Amino acid sequence: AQSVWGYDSDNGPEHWHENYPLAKGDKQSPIEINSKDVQHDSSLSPWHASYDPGAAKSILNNGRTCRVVFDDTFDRSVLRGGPLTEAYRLRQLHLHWGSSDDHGSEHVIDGVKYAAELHMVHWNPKHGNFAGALKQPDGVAVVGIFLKVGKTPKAEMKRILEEIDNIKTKGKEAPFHHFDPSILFPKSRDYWTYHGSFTTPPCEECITWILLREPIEVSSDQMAKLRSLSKNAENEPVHPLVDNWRPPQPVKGRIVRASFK
Ligand SMILES: NS(=O)(=O)c1c(F)c(F)c(-n2cc(CC3CCCCC3)nn2)c(F)c1F
Ligand SMILES: [Zn+2]
Repeated sequence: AQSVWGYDSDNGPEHWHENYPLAKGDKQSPIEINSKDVQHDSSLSPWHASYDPGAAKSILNNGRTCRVVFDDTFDRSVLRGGPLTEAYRLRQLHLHWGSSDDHGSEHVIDGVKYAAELHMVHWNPKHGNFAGALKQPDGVAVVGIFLKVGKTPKAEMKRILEEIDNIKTKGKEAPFHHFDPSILFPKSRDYWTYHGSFTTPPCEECITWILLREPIEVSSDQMAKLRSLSKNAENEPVHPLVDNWRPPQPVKGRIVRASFK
């Protein structure tokens, strides 16, 4: 069995706790959100992202996801407001998706699994650097956007998907510039928020989750494009990069707040 964690039967989410004990913590992500248990919080302010398109650096396949990385050496692309009391710096965005359109998201909303879930990862510069931030309960903020399959391809996703052909296999990286990820946001700013963790090892419980209620629409062809990525390196046996999602974890009494009624 491979010692490195992944999403296969011998190294998947049920095994992560063997090398990453935090995986069995009380504030793990993702979770199932049931609208009946959500508390509307009228004191929650709107969130705001001000991203510099020039901060986009590259797009890579690390064998577990497709990730776009940004320059986070200063307050260049920041997220503020909502449940956050400080400005958090955009570090990277990535996705989780399924092997077919009927599943793939990590968070599940009233029993609904979306085809994919896009995560925009930000960290709190008051903790010095990302490695320091992930040791703090208020260290990281992730905006989650659900991808729903419909008739219309999301034009804004095209930029990312066009690059897929250049990063087919694990370890491939390509330059990725002039990209403002806020074009991916849906119209509505409505969100749920709760405190949780990385959905991958090391599963640190450092994340303020901001999950957008309105999914963005992508086409089935766009999802197929994402599924054409491989988890193997070049000239290794081909293993499609699909089903890179962690199932919902115990809520353990946590409160999920909604910015909307
Ligand atoms: N799904 S998620 O919860 O949004 C999510 C995230 F928020 C992340 F920040 C990461 N993450 C992982 C690392 C490597 C670091 C390697 C050194 C130890 C810390 C992690 N960089 N960012 C991540 F992989 C991920 F899946
Ligand atoms: Zn993620």
